[in-house]
Amino acid sequence: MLELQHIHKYYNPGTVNEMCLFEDFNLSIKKGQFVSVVGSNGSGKTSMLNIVCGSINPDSGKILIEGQDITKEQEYRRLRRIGRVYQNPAMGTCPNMTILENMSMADHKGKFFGLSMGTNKSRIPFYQEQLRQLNLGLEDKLQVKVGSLSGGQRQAMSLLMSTMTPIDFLILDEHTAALDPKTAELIMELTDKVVREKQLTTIMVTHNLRYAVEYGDRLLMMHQGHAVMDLEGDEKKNMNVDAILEKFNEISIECGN
Ligand SMILES: Nc1ncnc2c1ncn2[C@@H]1O[C@H](COP(=O)(O)OP(=O)(O)OP(=O)(O)O)[C@@H](O)[C@H]1O
Repeated sequence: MLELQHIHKYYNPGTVNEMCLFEDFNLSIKKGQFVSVVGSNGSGKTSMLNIVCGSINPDSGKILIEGQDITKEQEYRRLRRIGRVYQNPAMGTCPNMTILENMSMADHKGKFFGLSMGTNKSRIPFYQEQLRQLNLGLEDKLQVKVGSLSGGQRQAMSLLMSTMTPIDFLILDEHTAALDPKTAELIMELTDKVVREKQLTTIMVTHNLRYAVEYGDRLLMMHQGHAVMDLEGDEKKNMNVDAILEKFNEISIECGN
């Protein structure tokens, strides 16, 4: 269980640009739950992910994993058990390194990197087997630099690399937004497969309402630092894109847009 309890977050406190984003924000996510998060621009989706990952600290409140308080835990420590895939495919991989080197780097996540660290040749068949699941032929291009791959290929690799070592959480921050519709579809199918197979607790932020409806077992809509819709079970299954769009329009009218 991941819990955000009584989170308060101000940006630029004490300045003319002071902005209160979260005021007593609470969220509990059950182990193994796949939560899709939608919401208006600036509603706090990425800030929420950053608070979970430790990229930003809340002003007050607690973050708990299985009851253990991790609020003060440094980001690099937290990321040992969190996999994160960003909107920009360039963020999750190293362009100047080969596919093999990238896979090897992901394989060593959380382990000590000494000067002697190189690719362990005995792991190559394992990397190839992992890459084969992507169906992109990358298993035959181990010596190719990742920078020369397409955005979709890199994003598929980012997903694979972020879930290669045992993790408790997968954080997806608009991870299909920069991809063409066909590639985005492929990455979503792959995401669903990985999440189900590894039973990962997952938070996926997306602006694609269809993905939010079709994937995951809980749907959260954020607006101005609040969850204005939170559906799971049959309520989520019976939800459709039009109904979500209607809720979106309601929110926009309230905002005067
Ligand atoms: N580092 C920061 N400093 C100041 N304000 C910030 C910072 N990060 C985010 N904000 C503000 O907090 C609010 C929420 O931003 P956030 O990026 O969390 O929203 P979002 O829901 O992810 O938006 P989008 O859908 O546009 O990506 C916005 O008004 C944003 O300007």
